[in-house]
Amino acid sequence: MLAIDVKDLRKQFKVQKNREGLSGALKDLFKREYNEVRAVKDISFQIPQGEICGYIGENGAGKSTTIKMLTGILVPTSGDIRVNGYIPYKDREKFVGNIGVVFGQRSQLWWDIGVIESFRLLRKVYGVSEQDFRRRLDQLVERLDLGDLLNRPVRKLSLGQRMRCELVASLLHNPSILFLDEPTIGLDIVVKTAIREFLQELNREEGTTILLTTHDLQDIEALCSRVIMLDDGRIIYDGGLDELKNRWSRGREIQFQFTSHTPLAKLEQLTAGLGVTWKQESDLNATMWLPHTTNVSDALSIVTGGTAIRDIKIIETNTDEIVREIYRSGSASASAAATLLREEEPALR
Ligand SMILES: Nc1ncnc2c1ncn2[C@@H]1O[C@H](COP(=O)(O)OP(=O)(O)OP(=O)(O)O)[C@@H](O)[C@H]1O
Repeated sequence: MLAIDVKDLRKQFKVQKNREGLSGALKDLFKREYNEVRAVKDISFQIPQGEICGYIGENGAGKSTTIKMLTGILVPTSGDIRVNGYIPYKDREKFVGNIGVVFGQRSQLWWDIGVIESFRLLRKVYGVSEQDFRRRLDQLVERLDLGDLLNRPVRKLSLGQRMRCELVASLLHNPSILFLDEPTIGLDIVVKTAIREFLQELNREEGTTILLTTHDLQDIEALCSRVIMLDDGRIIYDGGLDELKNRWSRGREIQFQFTSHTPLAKLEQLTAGLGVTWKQESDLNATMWLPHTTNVSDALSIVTGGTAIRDIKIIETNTDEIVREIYRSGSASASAAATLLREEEPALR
C-alpha cells in the first residue's frame, strides 16, 4: 500500500490587502480587499511504505504548507490526499494514531514540566497502553541517549537535547509514517549526525516511512534515496538524488601540479579526442575538466604517462552547488540542465 498518495493538491490562502495611508486604513475597516496566494499548485506524488523522501525547495516554495495538509492541520483548496489510506483533515482521530510529526521550529512538549511528564501526557493522548509505553520509551531513550534528561523541564534543555526529545515524543505511539519539518535546524554537526543515524536505523529496522523537509542537503545525502523538489508551489523534480547529480553536475575537475613547466598546448595535445578542457593556472599548475562521458582513469593515465606530476586532486561538483543552480533556473528539466551547461562551460576553459 502507498503511505502517501497526493493528486492535484492545491492550497490557496486569502491575504488581506492593506491600503496605504489613513484613508486607506479607514477604507480597510469598512470594505476589506483580499489577494490570493497560491502556495501549492496542483501537485501530485506518491510515496510507498518504507521510503525516506526528501522534500526540498527555497523559502516560500510551499513545503510546510504541503506538510500541514498531509498531517491534517490545513484543509486543501482542492485535490486529493490519502495518508495511510486516510484523508488527513477528515479522519483526524484514526489518522493521527499512525503518524508522527516533528516541526523543528515548534515544540510538542510542555515547556515547564519534566520531559517524562510530557511523554506521559502524550501516552494518554494516543491511547498507548502502559506496558507498550514503557517498552517503547526504554528503547527510544537508550537509542537517543536521553537517560538523565527525562526529569528536566523542557525549557532547560539545549536545542539538541530538545530535538532528541521531540523525536521520542513523535514516536511513542509507534507510527508508520514520520513527517519531519526541518528536524536538524540550528543543531551542531554531532547532534545532526546522531539524529541522521537514528532515523536511518528507524527506517531500516521498523520500515518507518519518512518525509523530510530540510534546507540542509547533507540531511538529504545521508538519508534520502529520493528527492522531491518544489519551486513556487510546483514540483520541478521528483527522482533519485544520484540521477539529479548526474544530470546536473558539470562533471569533474582534476587539478594537477607538475614538477616542471608544462605548456597548455602539450596537455591539450595529450588529451585530444577525450572531450576534456584545460585551464592553465600557472607554470606548474593546470586544471582539467572532464564531462561525465569521459572515463577518469583513462584521462589520468594519459596525463600521468606524458608528464611529470607532483600532486593530483579530483573535485566533484557538490550537491549544494547543483541544487542552488536548479533553484536559480527554476527548473530541473534536462533542457534547463543543458542550457546551464552551455552557459558555464566557457568559464572552465
Ligand atoms: N497562513 C498563510 N497565509 C497566507 N499565506 C501563507 C500562509 N502560509 C504560507 N503562506 C504563503 O505560502 C507560500 C508557501 O509558504 P510555505 O511556508 O509553505 O513555504 P516553505 O517552502 O515551507 O518555506 P520555508 O522554507 O521558508 O519554511 C509563501 O508565499 C507563504 O508566504
